[in-house]
Amino acid sequence: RQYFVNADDTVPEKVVVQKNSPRGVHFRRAGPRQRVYFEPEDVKACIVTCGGLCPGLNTVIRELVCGLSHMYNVNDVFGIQNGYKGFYSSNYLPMTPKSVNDIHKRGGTVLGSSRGGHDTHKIVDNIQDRGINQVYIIGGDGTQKGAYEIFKEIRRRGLKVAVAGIPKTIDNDIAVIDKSFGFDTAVEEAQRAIDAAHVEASSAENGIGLVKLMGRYSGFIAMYATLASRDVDCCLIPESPFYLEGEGGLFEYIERRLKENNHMVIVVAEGAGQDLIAKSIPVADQLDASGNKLLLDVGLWLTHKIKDHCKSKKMEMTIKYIDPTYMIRAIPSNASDNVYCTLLAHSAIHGAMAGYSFTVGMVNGRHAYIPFHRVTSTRNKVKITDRMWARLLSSTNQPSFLSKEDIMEAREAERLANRLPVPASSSEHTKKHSASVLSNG
Ligand SMILES: Nc1ncnc2c1ncn2[C@@H]1O[C@H](COP(=O)(O)OP(=O)(O)O)[C@@H](O)[C@H]1O
Ligand SMILES: O=P(O)(O)OC[C@H]1O[C@](O)(COP(=O)(O)O)[C@@H](O)[C@@H]1O
Ligand SMILES: [Mg+2]
Repeated sequence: RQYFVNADDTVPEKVVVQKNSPRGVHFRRAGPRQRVYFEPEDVKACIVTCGGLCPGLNTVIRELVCGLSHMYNVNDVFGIQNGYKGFYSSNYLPMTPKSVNDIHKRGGTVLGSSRGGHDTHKIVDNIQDRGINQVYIIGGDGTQKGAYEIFKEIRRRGLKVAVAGIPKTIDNDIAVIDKSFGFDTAVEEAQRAIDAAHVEASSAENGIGLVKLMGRYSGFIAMYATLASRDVDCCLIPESPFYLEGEGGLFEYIERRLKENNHMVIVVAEGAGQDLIAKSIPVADQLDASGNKLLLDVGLWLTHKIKDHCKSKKMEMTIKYIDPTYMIRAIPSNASDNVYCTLLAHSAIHGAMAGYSFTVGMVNGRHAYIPFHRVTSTRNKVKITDRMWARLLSSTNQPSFLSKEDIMEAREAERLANRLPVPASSSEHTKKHSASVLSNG
């Protein structure tokens, strides 16, 4: 009995609030309920994985199958093959604790995954025809949008089906949740690429090691991998636009760093500098099957730009470019991600058994059931006005590439987005803080 959570428990979205500010948004706390909606013998569950790979997918699948069976005695569980399109184009695979017993040791997803192929009506027709009443959907921002569409159609048809989204995003770009499973593993694995870049760079005269890490719109992996490594001299992310030429630009910094230290390591997130590349190589936008913009290779582009610049300055140098993207994505999750995946799967099961539809996630350290629209309406991004980015700047000593106006503008946008009161802008502390950020430029 002590394991049950009170059905009225809530988890606040924001834990740091002002004394007189409103209570803010709260989510239902995740966990086992004393009263559940479904009878175990009536449950027919299915699991699908969509989008790009991420360490931990197999662990979530395993723990959903085992958790349903061991905690609720639910044994009718099916795997949907190759993402959303598998709902209407492939056989459903029966899954048992025995058949998933050791899958958490493997990378990827045993169910297969894909982009595109989301046809809400066909998917819900199949759910209805096959009598499925619990749908577990593991995937990123696009997948959660798809889950929301499925939920709305299920509600419109009045079906008694619970839809549970489990957010997967190696980029850590899903809003509201603390972090996604697989993120820790990705940061850890990125260290190997950074170490290799460092070895290559430091073993050459004027050596530069350049590593491209994942992050279409959010530079979290690049930021955390840089902070963890301490061998990185410059980290470039999509949220912080940079420039190459002139005072305070990347080339000037590279020249200085090579003069001081003979070598340097640069980490670049895949979505960084896209506007700069588009200016120098104008190409039409291309989309993947899910409608995501296909990015131009910033690592390759930067390699050529740096080489050309050094040549024009008659500087001898060597640059080695490493792109470990698929090597990072394909590994199994580490120990802490494995535990996180297990807890997420269990929270999802408890919520679905209670009859809720939601995206499950850790919010300020507690598991919660989050309405779909809250996670799909915005994207989690690195706030360059936060202390974490300031820490990074002071650890690498790279230029901030920002003017004072840029910083003020970003702060104001953030204040408005969070509906915070106008700060005492003339306070000494504020002045000193922005000065310390700027001093890196
Ligand atoms: N706005 C949307 N509405 C419905 N389905 C979507 C939407 N965006 C993406 N999807 C579907 O979600 C799946 C995964 O999306 P994708 O963007 O490739 O990966 P991720 O979920 O990892 O972000 C795809 O099958 C895609 O068709
Ligand atoms: O080459 P693919 O399979 O389309 O995947 C590339 C993309 O997948 C990711 O690793 C993850 O993206 P999603 O979470 O949207 O699936 C991105 O960082 C990267 O841009
Ligand atoms: Mg995505």
